Amino acid sequence: MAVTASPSPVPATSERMKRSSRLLGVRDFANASPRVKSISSESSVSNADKVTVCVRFKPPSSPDCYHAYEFSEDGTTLTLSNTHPTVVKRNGKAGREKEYTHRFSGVYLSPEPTLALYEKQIAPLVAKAMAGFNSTIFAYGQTGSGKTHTMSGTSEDVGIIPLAVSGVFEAIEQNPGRQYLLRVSYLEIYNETLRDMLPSSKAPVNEKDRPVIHVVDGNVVVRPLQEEIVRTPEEVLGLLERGQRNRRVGATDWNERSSRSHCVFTMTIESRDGEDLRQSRLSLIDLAGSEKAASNQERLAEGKHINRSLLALGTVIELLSDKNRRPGSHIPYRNSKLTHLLESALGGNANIAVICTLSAETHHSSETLESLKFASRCAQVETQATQGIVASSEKALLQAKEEEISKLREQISTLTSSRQKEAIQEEHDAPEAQHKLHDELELLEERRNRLVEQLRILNSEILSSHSSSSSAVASTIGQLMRRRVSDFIRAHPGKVMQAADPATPSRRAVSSKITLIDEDDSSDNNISSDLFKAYKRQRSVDKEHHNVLLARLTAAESVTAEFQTMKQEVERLKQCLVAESAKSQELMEQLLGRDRLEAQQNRRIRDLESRLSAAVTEGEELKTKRSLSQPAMLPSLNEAGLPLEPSHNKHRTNSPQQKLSDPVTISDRQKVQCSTCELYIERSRTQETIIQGQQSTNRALMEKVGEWQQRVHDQDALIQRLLPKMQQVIQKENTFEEPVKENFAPATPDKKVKAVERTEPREYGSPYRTHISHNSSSKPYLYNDRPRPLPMTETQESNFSPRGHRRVTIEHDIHKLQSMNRVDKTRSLFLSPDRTSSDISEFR
Ligand SMILES: Nc1ncnc2c1ncn2[C@@H]1O[C@H](COP(=O)(O)OP(=O)(O)OP(=O)(O)O)[C@@H](O)[C@H]1O
Repeated sequence: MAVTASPSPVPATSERMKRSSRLLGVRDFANASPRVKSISSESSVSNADKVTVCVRFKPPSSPDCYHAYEFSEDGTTLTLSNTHPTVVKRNGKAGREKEYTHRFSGVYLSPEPTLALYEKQIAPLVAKAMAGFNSTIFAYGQTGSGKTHTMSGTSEDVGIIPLAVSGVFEAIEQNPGRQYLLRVSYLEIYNETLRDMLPSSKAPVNEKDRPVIHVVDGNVVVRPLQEEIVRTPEEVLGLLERGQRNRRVGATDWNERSSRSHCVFTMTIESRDGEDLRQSRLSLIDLAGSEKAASNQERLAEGKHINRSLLALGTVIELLSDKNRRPGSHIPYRNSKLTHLLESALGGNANIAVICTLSAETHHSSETLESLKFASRCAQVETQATQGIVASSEKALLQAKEEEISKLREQISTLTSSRQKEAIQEEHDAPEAQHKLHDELELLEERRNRLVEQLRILNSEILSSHSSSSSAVASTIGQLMRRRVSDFIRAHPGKVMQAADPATPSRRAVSSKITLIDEDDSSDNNISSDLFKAYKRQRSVDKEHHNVLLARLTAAESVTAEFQTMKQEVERLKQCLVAESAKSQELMEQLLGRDRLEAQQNRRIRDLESRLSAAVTEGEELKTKRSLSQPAMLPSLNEAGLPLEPSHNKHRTNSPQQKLSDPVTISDRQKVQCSTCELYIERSRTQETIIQGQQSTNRALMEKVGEWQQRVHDQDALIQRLLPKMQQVIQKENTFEEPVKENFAPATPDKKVKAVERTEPREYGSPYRTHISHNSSSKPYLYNDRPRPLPMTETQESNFSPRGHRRVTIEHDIHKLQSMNRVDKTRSLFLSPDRTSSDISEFR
């Protein structure tokens, strides 16, 4: 595996650091009492408007490399010279002067030390952090351009992080009136995964224990994350060193010890001066370097993650620097862990400084140009940091925390003192224990003697068959051993006392020790070291206990913080619930209103429908009447008596079920129904008008019919009056004008009487009408029994005889009257509303 844990790159503290630590090393936050007023830098601190951006060149391989750039006298502006490869490639700078000129807060060339950069660019941000404003400082640049060198530094060139730590402690020293609580955390983003760098255990971390980014009240927080309370710069640097040992570095094609992760070192600064409580964060970030494709597969995979996150950072910066951006428009902070982590800072609530590291070598010119562009965009970003004044509820929380801390401290001191007491008691009880031990040893010796005696007897029994010398040896050994133990007790009473552990007054342990001593004479000297070791073990147990208590203290703090957060969350949820219930109430009211409206509309529809059905019935009646009176004028109607229209019929024929299953909304259906009803009513009105018109026409016609009937009646009366005359004429004719007879067939007397007696009013379709019809096959009753005379002209007839002439005239008159009567009857028949089709067909 190419990734290795790096040896500590943290430099030895500079003279400046040493001074700080000497001054502040003994300071204890929790026990410090408030003294004088706030820190001096506080009054001069104000919010920065723009991000502070400076660039720093790594020492080039040759001074000639700088020829590609021109630097302004005041050390703030850098311009690409005519020899820069990009300028050469684009045939000079014409028209692009602005694009090639970059202005920053500072341009640093080697051999300027990091201290110069720190003092001018970074120290103000550290002062702001001390005054309660969040400050974020990060190093950006291509791989191998000197980010880690600038941030962490070396023993010769102290880096930004140690200088900032020094600056923090210096500020604390200068402001004895404030109480400070400093906490340190160290975090790494490696392949888009967060890792806590402070835990000393190297055991692999469970997925659920990995740090995760949360947003609480608009602030980005990482949990779980170890935060160590620090009191001295040495403690901070120790933690920095510990974290950097865990940092992933690996050899790449461009850097022997390339950082493969983004590292975020954060100091949380809480301070109090009476009721004035402040909280801020000072974040120092060493980004991994942007790089080209690496030859090694693992480096390549890391490089992809690094480049992707840097690209996300570039996008965020580009959007933030866009002057035309709408306020509140979306910024994709969550596209990478890095930008998500920096969301609060980049979002505006922090003073930001960017140190852009560059390589002047010609073969890095394009990467350097990209870095310069990124730096220029950063310089356009505006920030509006707010002072982290701790609210009263948080003050109470801090108070509670402090109380808890002091309780835990008390517990620790109680434990420590109890240990001390025990030790004193041990000393006090020593002679007594010694006596007890002595008695015990005596007893043990006796037992041993007995056992040895038994052994000797057994041996003698065995040796009786072997050798007697062995029993002598055994006896000698037993005596020798007894002597040594008692000698030892007499010679080292103190040591035996120490061996008796008061926590476990175990005679057995002591006796086993003594047994061991007894068995080996040479262990006399070792016993003191054994006892010392036991004592050391006890000490280390105590220390561990101490550490456990401290860990519990830290855990209690984080639990309290979490509890507070949860409480706030519950409050927020409660508010949400209230708002939601108000909303639902409003919606219910709206729904009720809609229901009422719908009921009204339904009533209206029912009303319209009843009106419509009335109109339809009326229309039906009218249709029947009209079909009788004027069939030709009738328009094509549907069964409701309304003019046929496809759309109209469609609505009419829809069943209620179909209407309900229609995808249109109820209100739409109601609208359609309303408009249909209105159409029906309109049409009914039109029909009423038409019918009224027809009725008036009918009335006029009826009047005419009456007139004609009167005329027919008059004519009938005239005919009746004329008929006897005509009879008389015919009789006279038959009687006196014999010569005429030959022209006529003789009439039978019955027929004549019949003809004469015909006085009853003539009915439609009576034989009389047959007589006047033009049907030549039927004979007129006058000639019923005689052959029909040849037709004569009027002149012929008048010339024939005067009587004949008279008869012809009378006949002519009658004929004329009859034809007139017929026409009138026809008219009255057609105009009569009571006519029937049989009448008409009979008439025809
Ligand atoms: N200003 C400087 N003065 C002296 N040496 C420097 C300077 N800047 C960089 N170096 C040297 O250049 C080499 C690469 O520097 P460093 O590791 O800091 O680069 P880096 O930008 O952090 O690279 P990576 O992104 O790969 O981690 C180191 O050996 C470092 O000592």
